[in-house]
Amino acid sequence: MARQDDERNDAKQQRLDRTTTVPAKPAGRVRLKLWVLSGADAGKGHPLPVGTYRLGKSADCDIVLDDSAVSRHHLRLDVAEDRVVATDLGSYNGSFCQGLRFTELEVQPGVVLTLGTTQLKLMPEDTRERSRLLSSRDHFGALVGTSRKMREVFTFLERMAPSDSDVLIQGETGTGKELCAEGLHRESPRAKKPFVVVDLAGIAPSLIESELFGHVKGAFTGAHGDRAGAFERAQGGTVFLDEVGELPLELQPRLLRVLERREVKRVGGNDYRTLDLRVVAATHVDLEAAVKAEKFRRDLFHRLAVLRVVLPPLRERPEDIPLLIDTVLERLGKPPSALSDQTRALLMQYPWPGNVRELRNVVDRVVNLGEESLPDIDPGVPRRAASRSGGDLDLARPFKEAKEQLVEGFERDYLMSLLKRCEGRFNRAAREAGIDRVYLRKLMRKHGLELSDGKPSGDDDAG
Ligand SMILES: Nc1ncnc2c1ncn2[C@@H]1O[C@H](COP(=O)(O)OP(=O)(O)OP(=O)(O)O)[C@@H](O)[C@H]1O
Repeated sequence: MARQDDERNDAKQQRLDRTTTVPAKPAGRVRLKLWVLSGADAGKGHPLPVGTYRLGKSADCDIVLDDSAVSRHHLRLDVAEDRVVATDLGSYNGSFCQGLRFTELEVQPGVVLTLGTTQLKLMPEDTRERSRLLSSRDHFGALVGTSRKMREVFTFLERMAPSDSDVLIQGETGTGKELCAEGLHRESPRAKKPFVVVDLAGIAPSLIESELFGHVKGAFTGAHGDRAGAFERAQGGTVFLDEVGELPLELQPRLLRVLERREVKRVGGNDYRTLDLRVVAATHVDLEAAVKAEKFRRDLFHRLAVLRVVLPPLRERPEDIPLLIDTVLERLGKPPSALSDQTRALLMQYPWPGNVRELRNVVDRVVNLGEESLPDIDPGVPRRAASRSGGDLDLARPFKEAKEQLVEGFERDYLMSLLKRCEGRFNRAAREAGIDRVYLRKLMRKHGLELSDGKPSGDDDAG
């Protein structure tokens, strides 16, 4: 973030400095560790015996953070027997706790600090102590999970839900980003106000501006009347911007303005309208890489990434699969016995490249079509994908259902064969199939399919 952003934040900082007294519980004699949750050093843990620690980019810091948005000497941690105090060392981009910028703060275990794009969490070193800080819930909104990774996510979400901070949710396709956003809304004081979803990957780029910001009559051909955009429609509530990485570069400053000033101007209009809302954005692409590739503005990324939740892929938490299966069965109105133990055991072994969405689709298919439709346990391509469009068809089902089943099978078979033929190259696949990229992406997401490089939107083959 540039120095001018920092200066712009000064007024806000002064306001927050007066108000940011995060209530502290004494840390007691628990031995603490500082965990790096995101950024280049993600996964590193630094033990913190009593003492003073300097954090920053400079090699002479006690804890060196490899993050260009972190200052050379960014933060000091004073660890005493019964308390930990964090002091910002006059950093460019500031130090944040739960979305609020601070200069000095008593930090309680479990709290997440954000320096630049790096998130840090202070945790007791003893896992028994640590588990006390984990949420005991096995769900947050409609998201379910019992794994440590998901309970850590739930802990974070529980803390963030009541606040007004904007949130960025990252995770592969099908990991539950939309459910997470909805949960944040439902558990916030904004719950009774609108929750407006904008899927930026599902809207033609030419329509995104009007969809988000609205337009006035005559702003462009076809603008027959005034129309409020998503931000205005969400007044008082929450806007969920799905696939925010798809926002065209030229519209990104307008989103930044909405986030920073809470005001919006309709396309073709003159007046700014004041907004009262929370913005939750999600992406399945690596936005930091998009920033480096100059496809996403750095200032917007930093603004969005102040509070980040990363939803882990299902292959990293197979212990969640039994509960997820039961949840899907319940939503289908089926008892847990609808799936045999043998099938459940097979489902535990599959790598789930399409994550929970794919699991849901597979459970749905197996319940309706039998075990023939189980995926191949061999990592990669489902086993009988190519056989479902004809032979397995259940003609005893009502006509509409049987037809949907046939079409779904055809779509999946077609996509698998298309992507194989095009070696997973998205643009070429859209061209060869003669369908729009937006529609192709929608179809792929519906069937829980990812390209081999994980980038269904990549400009892979301009030639
Ligand atoms: N933890 C979970 N518990 C229960 N259901 C889940 C969970 N995660 C995902 N799902 C289910 O998986 C499906 C996909 O979820 P969702 O649309 O929230 O994923 P997503 O990460 O937003 O995907 P995409 O990036 O493709 O938009 C939904 O049907 C949702 O109900």
